[in-house]
Amino acid sequence: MIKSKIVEDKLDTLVSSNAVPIIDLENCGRRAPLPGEPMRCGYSSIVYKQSVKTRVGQQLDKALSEKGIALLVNHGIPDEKIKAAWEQFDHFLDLPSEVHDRYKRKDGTNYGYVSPGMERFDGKTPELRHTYNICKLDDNNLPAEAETLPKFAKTITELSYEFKNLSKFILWAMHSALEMPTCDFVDKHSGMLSGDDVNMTTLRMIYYPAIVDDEPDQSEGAIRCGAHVDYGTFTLLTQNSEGGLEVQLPGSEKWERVGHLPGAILINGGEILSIWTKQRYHALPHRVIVPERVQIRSRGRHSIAYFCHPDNSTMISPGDLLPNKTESAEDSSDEKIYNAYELIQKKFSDTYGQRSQGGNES
Ligand SMILES: O=C(O)CCC(=O)C(=O)O
Ligand SMILES: [Fe+2]
Repeated sequence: MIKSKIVEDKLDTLVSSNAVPIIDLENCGRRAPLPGEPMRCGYSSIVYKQSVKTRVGQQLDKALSEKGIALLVNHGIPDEKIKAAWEQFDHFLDLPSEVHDRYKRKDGTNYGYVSPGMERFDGKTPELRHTYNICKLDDNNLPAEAETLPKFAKTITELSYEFKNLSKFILWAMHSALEMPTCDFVDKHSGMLSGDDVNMTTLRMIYYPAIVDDEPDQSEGAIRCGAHVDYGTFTLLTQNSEGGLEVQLPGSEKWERVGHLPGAILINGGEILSIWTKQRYHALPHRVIVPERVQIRSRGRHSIAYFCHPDNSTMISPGDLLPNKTESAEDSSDEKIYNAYELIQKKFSDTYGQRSQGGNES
């Protein structure tokens, strides 16, 4: 009896059917620098084992070119730091709406609080989620409510550094897989979290409220997060439960449930990486739907996305990251080349429209 109930409750997902490649990062293969070891492209403080970097690079290359997605395990970000950040975001959301308004995202910038409905990936359907974007690790960008949120800034800053370091490792691993001769690719991301005026990298705290079926506007036609591809180089995503995340794998239009592997971080490629590699790496379409199952949709869901972007001034020329780039540069000579900032601003105007103009929702 009990057994059949469990089987019935089990969701069929990409994770449960082993369709998402799993990559073991071995805590990023960190090792102590050897005495007198030279500076490495500005990242002297962290040194990775070449063997781990090479293996991870090859696995990422296969995963992002064939599936557009992978699960990272042993990534080295402590679970407690992730949970502490969700807790702090809950405290923020519990504060009165006047406080939320003080920190609202304004057009022309990307940091701050985004309330349900401000962001619409399809341009019309409001999204049932609260998010908070962090683009720069200084106090002016983070809520400083000494009385009510004393630990928010410190907790989120610490976690952001963890994601930034993990991203540097991934950039190094990709760099080694794509056999790039110089460290330009990694250096082109050196402004991560120094502010969206130099680099659009963002750590986004996300909370999807529980869906209560008999409340108006809650489930009919609503979406937790509309279908889209991410804009940057890649995205790292952690979630606390299965809660409606779906993807379209390369070559398929079918939406498939991702599922949940506790403790793992998902990586998916973004549009800039896809242009840069002439679509060798896919920008993965994804969305978060209101789950069909009452048990799942009636609980809230937390996630955190770290959007890794190149510096705004980086020219993104198609195929530039491919090993045989001379050939690809020739056949793309008539394509207009944009810098990372121009590519992203176009996306933002599609997603936010005029709704957040001056910080006011319409
Ligand atoms: O919360 C999630 O699972 C996905 C969020 C997402 O795709 C985004 O904010 O771009
Ligand atoms: Fe996304």
